[in-house]
Amino acid sequence: MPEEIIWIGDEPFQLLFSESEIQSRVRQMALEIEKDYAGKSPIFVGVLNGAFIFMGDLIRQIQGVDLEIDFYKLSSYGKEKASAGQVQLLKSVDTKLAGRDVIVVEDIVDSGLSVSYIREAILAHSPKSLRFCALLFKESVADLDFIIDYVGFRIPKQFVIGYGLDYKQLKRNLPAIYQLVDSHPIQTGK
Ligand SMILES: O=P(O)(O)OC[C@H]1O[C@H](OP(=O)(O)OP(=O)(O)O)[C@H](O)[C@@H]1O
Ligand SMILES: Nc1nc2[nH]cnc2c(=O)[nH]1
Repeated sequence: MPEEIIWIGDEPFQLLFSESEIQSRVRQMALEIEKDYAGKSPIFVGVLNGAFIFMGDLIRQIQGVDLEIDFYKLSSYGKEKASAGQVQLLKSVDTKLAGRDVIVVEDIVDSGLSVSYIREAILAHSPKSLRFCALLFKESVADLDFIIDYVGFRIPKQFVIGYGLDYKQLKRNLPAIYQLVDSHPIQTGK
């Protein structure tokens, strides 16, 4: 079957994960988390904006655990299609995380800067436990000294969009995930 290509402006993107592949992987991740947190009352902390669709789908697949949600909002400076090297905190959580089982939910871990920032911020609250869940993980790019406990898909370093991930703030509403076609140069926008 020919690969589905979509054009955004003059840039070609090819299908990486279809809607049904994503939904089935999200269900598996939810089952695993549900098993690990049986009898606990975790708080899921999403990282806005990108994680909102993944987190919405994930928590609706977890019906056997009493859970709460909250959000951080971060902004990366000067980033268009590559990680920027700096993050700014735009919104912190409202919930007290001390003594809580916390699961951070990310759409993607790329350089690892965002999750590293969030980890430090949350550890300062003295949670009972802290785990990380990411739908996409650019393992060969990320520079981390801790593990991502729940990973949906390990992907190469190509720029991806859809299912919460933006192209210049647009295209988050695509139900599938697309990657910039390999031969196309990645511009940093700097
Ligand atoms: O591992 P990193 O290199 O830090 O990249 C991952 C972060 O980049 C994206 O957020 P972005 O800052 O683009 O904001 P957004 O969620 O609003 O799209 C994504 O949602 C992650 O939070
Ligand atoms: N949309 C999008 N945002 C990112 N933030 C870090 N990596 C990516 C990526 O591949 N796509």
